[in-house]
Amino acid sequence: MTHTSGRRGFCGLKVCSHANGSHEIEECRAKRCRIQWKRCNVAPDCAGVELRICKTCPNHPGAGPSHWEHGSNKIVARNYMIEDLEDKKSRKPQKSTQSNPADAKPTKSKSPLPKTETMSTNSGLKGDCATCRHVMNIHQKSKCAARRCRFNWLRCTVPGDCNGVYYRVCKQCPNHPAAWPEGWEATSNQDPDENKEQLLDDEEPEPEKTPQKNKAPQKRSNTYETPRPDVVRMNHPRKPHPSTDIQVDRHRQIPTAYKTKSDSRPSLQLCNHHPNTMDLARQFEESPSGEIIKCIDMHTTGEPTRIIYSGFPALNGTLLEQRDQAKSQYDHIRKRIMLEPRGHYDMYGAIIIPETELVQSGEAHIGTLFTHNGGFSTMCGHATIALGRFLVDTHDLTTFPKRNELKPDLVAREVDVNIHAPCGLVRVVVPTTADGRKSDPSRSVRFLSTPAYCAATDLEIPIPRELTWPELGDRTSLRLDVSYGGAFYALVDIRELGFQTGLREFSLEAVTVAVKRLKRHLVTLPHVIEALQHPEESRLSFLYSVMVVDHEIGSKPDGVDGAETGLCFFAEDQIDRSPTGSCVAARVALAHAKGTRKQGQKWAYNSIVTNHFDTGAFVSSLVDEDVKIEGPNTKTGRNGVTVLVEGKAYYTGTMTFFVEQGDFTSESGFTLNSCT
Ligand SMILES: O=C(O)[C@H]1NCC[C@@H]1O
Repeated sequence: MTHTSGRRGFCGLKVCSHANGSHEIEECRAKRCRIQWKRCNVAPDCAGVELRICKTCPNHPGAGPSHWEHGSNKIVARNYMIEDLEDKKSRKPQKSTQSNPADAKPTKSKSPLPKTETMSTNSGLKGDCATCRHVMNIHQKSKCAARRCRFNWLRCTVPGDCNGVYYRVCKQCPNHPAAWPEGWEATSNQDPDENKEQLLDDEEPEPEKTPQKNKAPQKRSNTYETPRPDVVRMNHPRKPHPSTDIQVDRHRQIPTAYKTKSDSRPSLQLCNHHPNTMDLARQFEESPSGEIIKCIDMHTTGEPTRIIYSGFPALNGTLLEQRDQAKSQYDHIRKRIMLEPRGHYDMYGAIIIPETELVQSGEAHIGTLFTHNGGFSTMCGHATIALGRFLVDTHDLTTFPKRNELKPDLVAREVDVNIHAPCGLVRVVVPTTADGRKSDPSRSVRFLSTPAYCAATDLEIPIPRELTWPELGDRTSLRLDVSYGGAFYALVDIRELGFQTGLREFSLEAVTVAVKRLKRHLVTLPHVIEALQHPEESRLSFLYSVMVVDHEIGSKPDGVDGAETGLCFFAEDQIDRSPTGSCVAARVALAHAKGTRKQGQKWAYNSIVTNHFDTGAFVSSLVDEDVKIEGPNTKTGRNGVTVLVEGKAYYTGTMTFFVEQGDFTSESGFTLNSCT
C-alpha cells in the first residue's frame, strides 16, 4: 500500500507510535467476522506489532488476508483488536522521532497493571534496564512467592504495552509460574501465557528499593548500574561459572550458555515477537514461504506427542470426514511433520481441530486428529493425556476457542476437558493449580475411554511355514484375542509367540520380526477381519496394532491390585514407548470379558520404558461394566465397558516448521527404509 491509509492520529502502541496513516488495514476474512487487521508498514523492521487480529475470530490464521498469509515477510498474529488500539487514540501520541525507548519518560497514563499492583512511577530502582532499556525507576519489583525463594520479579510499567521484557523470575524458583505475584496472573492485561515473554533470572535478593528516610543507603551490587557494554551477567549470590551459567547478549538477548545441572533448568525463554529475538529464528518464524507449521512437543512416558496447533490446512465436515480429507489431500503434510528430517519413525502427533460436530453441539470443547508414521489413527491414550495438559495450559483462543468454557473445580483442583477424537468423545480430567489456570504436572491426567469391548477371544491363527519365525519352533499356529479400545488391538502373549523369557529379557529385533509377519498375516484372515468390524462405524474397523503382553511382570505403583506389561506395535510397525492408553481400555475390556477383572479393581499397565524407569505406568479402573454398543454393523450389538486411564505427560519443546524453496528432500518427509 501507499503510506496513506487515510487513518488519522498515531498508533496507540508505544513500541510502534507511527502515524495511523501508515498502517495497512484489512478486514478479517472469517465468516461473519467484521473485525479488522492492522499492520504497520513503515519500516521492514518496525519494532511494533506488525499484524493484529481480533480476539473473536476463531478461524485465524486461515482468516488472514491471503497475500499476508503467504506473501508477507511480517506475520505476527497477536490477540489485539483493532478497536482496542483505536481506544487509545485519545492518548497523546508518542513522538515518532523517539528512536530509543530508553529515553522514554514515565508518564501518568493508565498503568497496564491491576489496581492493587499499580506503582508510582518511582520505584527507586536505579540505572537502566539492561533488557528493555527503560529507566529502572519505572520497573515494578515484587518478591517471588515460591516457598523459600527470595528472588525478585521485575516488570516494566511503561504505558502502551512495552514491547520489552515484562517479567523475570529467578532460576532457583522451581514453582514458576505458580509463583506469580498474586493478582498478576488473573488480572494483568499482559497475560504471561499469551506473550511468553522472557523469563530471566533476577537480581540478587534485596530489600525493596522504595527510598526510606533515616535509613543509610544500602550498598548494592547492581549489574544494571555498572553494566558491561556487551554482556549482562545474571546476578547470583555466587560467582558465575563461564561455561555453565546463562549469559545474555545485552543487545540481542541470546543466551550464550545454559546451565547444565539438572536442577538448574534454563530460565531464559526467548520471545517470538520481541524485536531483539535471535534474528534468524525470527525471520524463519515469519517466513514468507507460507505453510509454517507450529507445534508444541510433549511426551508421555517417553512416547512423543507433537501437538500441531497452527498451520495444518483447514479441514471441513464431521471429524471423521476431516480425517478422510486429511488422509486424501494432506498426507504429505502429515509426513512432513511426522517423518524425517523433522520427525522420526516413531513420532506421534495430535492435530488440533477446533470445529467438529461435537464441538458444535456443545459436547466437546475441541477436536483432534491423531497421526503417526503411517497415517491417522482413531484413538490415542498417551496423546490424550498430553493434550489434556496442553488444553488447560493454553489461553490462546485462536488455538482453543472454547478455552474459556472450561470450568475448573477449585476445590478438587481439576478441570474437565472433553475432546472429540475420531473414535468418539473422550472425557479428560486434568489436575490444575489452585487458580485453575494451569495444569499441575505432579498429578496424573485421567480420561474415560469411549466404550471398549472384547471382540473375540482365543482366535486360532495358523502360521504358514513361509511366515514363521525361529522362536515359534515347530508350532504351526498360535492363539490370540481381539479387543477394541477406540482402535482394534490383536493381543498376544509373548510366550505364545515363542519368547519364553517374556518381556523381562528379549530381543527387540526378534520380536519385531515376528510381530511384523504376524500383523500382515492377520489382516488376511476372514475370522480376524470379522472380529474387526466396529458396530457403529466402518472407518473404525481396521487392525491398528498387535500388542504383545506379559502378564507376569510390571512396575506396580502403590494402591494397585496388579500389574502387567505390553509391547505395542502399531501403524507401520511403530513401537509405543508408553503403555498405550487406548489398548489399556481394550485390555480391561478383555480381562472383564474373561472374568479376570472386576469393577473397582485398579490395574497398572506398563511399557518396557515404564518398567525401565520404574515410573509412569498407566493405572486403569473399570468404571462401568454395562455399556451397550449398537450400530448398523451388528445385528446383536456388543456389551462394552468404560475404563478410566491415568497417566502423566510433560512438555519437551516447541517447533516452527517450514520448507525452504527447492528443498525436495524434506518437503514430504521420508523414512530411511523408503530410500533403500
Ligand atoms: O496411548 C495410545 O493409545 C497410543 N500410543 C501410541 C499408539 C496408541 O495410539
